[in-house]
Amino acid sequence: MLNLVLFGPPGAGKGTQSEKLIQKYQLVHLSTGDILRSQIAAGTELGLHAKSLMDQGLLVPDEVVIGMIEAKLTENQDVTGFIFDGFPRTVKQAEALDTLLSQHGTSITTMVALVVDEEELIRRLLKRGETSGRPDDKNEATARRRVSVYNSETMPVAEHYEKQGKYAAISGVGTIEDIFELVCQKIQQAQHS
Ligand SMILES: Nc1ncnc2c1ncn2[C@@H]1O[C@H](COP(=O)(O)OP(=O)(O)OP(=O)(O)O)[C@@H](O)[C@H]1O
Ligand SMILES: Nc1ncnc2c1ncn2[C@@H]1O[C@H](COP(=O)(O)O)[C@@H](O)[C@H]1O
Repeated sequence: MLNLVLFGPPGAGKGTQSEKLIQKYQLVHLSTGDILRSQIAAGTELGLHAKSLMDQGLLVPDEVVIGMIEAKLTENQDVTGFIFDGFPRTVKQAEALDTLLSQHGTSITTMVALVVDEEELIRRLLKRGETSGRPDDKNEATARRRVSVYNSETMPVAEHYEKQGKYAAISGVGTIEDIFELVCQKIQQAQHS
């Protein structure tokens, strides 16, 4: 199996690169942000609870997103692999993911981080907000809070996988095609190590 964590701050291009990676490697895309937004659209209790946190640019509690990923892993047996996008976002989520994958007889192959400077992230998020309809893309203060939450709560996840020898970083600035090539190179290196 190929289990990829696509890592990086909000607006780094994880969703954009995921679309291309899914096609190339036939992976199941697990984006916790997308799953939460579908829960909001469906008007579920989980969605209602998550919405106010998401709109403020804050993280949803670990147990909520871990439960969602656990259900998706169980639903998707016998697949070629997963691409985790926007998860794990805390060390507790990373530890839970490692445990869940090991219960399914597999593990993370590699984490590829997209590195983008804050001003470029803010530009991208506000531009996306012109059409995305996402409340968390709508204003600069929320966009900056999301980047700040990433720096304080999510960055330590990189160290978690670095300790396992499963971390690679590339620049997320450039053309989508060039970045895709770099991500694929990192995946190939991990598969042959
Ligand atoms: N290499 C790139 N150069 C310029 N813009 C890009 C690039 N890659 C993606 N974008 C644009 O930046 C915005 C954010 O990209 P994307 O939605 O893929 O990021 P993300 O990391 O999934 O963000 P989030 O975690 O907030 O959902 C989108 O509008 C996308 O079209
Ligand atoms: N893994 C997550 N942990 C906590 N909160 C999460 C997680 N994934 C998504 N969220 C919430 O959803 C928004 C949007 O996420 P995107 O990945 O940027 O689509 C995020 O700000 C959290 O509130």
